[in-house]
Amino acid sequence: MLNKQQVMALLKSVNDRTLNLTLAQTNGVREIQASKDSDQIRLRIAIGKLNTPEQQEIETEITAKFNRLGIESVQIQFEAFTEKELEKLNEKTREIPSLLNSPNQPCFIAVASGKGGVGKSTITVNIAVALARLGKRVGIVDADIYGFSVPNMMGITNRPTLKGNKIIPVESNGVQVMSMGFFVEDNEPVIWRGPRLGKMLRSFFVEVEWGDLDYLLLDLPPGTGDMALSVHQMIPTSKEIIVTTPHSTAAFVASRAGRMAINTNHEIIGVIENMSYFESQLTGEKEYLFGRGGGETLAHELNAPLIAQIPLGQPTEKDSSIYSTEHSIGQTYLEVAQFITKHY
Ligand SMILES: Nc1ncnc2c1ncn2[C@@H]1O[C@H](COP(=O)(O)OP(=O)(O)OP(=O)(O)O)[C@@H](O)[C@H]1O
Repeated sequence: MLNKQQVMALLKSVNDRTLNLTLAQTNGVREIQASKDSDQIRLRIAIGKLNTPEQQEIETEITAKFNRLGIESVQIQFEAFTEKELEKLNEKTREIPSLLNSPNQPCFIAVASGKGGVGKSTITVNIAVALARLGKRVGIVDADIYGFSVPNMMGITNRPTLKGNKIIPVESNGVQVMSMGFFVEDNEPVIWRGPRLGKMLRSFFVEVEWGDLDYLLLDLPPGTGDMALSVHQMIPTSKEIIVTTPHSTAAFVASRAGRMAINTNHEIIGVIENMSYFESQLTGEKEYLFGRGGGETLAHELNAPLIAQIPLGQPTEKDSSIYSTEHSIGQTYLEVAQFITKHY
């Protein structure tokens, strides 16, 4: 059974179509009754206008989210915001800038890990490319501010251009990319902290001309630092993929990143276990070099699905981090992308 935080995480990104704001932005979730020992959920939700086709759509969307997790009985009592509340919400709509408040907001997916080097950036770029291969409009914000590697992984050598006072992201493999690395000379280390990082992140949304996107992936720095916190605060609707290796220590550390998402009411799409095993080309035998079970344990702990177990293996093309569709790992990334498009 889900706890209230997990229920909230599922509800946050639901769009109140009567106001064109998410329930996170409207604060419309008034009451959650989720009993521990029954598969039943009761909700009281305020929306902009009652008894409309939009209300029906909201109900269908919410019910489907819970049904998918095996919760069949979802009772929703809708109520209308007061005139005063509506006035405030309209003001809010005017205040929040650009992509973060566009009615056609993309699905924001932050990719997080507990520690560095587990393949978080590799996974971010390959999921993005796989989504683009499925015909989706995709962007990446490389928010791994101290260890930005996305431009390099995607073979990007050029820089963003300006159109008026807007920055045009760089396109590679069908994906729009924006990275801190574009603004740093000669691979110099970044020494920014707290509020300045937040400002930088905000400018990635406000000053960049993203066009229409279906998905925007964010490559977070490892751990639970300032940047991860900024992303959670700035994008209340963002969902999360947690990356780990099969090693129990990596999974243990990754669970902190997962719990941070849960504590800040962010839905966890699932866990990806990377470097799961090495498969011999000759015998087909699998060697579990980094142990076994980390991804499964973590998924269980976070009450989220284990979306994929990716083996060790290099992309076919030299110096590239992107797996082709002919590569078995490239196929796995397509399956991950299909999972995402099916559910989000
Ligand atoms: N499945 C895999 N098989 C082989 N090598 C891999 C695999 N996944 C990632 N790698 C390699 O592991 C290294 C680390 O990957 P990556 O930079 O994506 O990790 P990261 O978690 O983003 O690290 P950091 O957060 O420190 O930037 C890279 O050299 C990458 O090519």
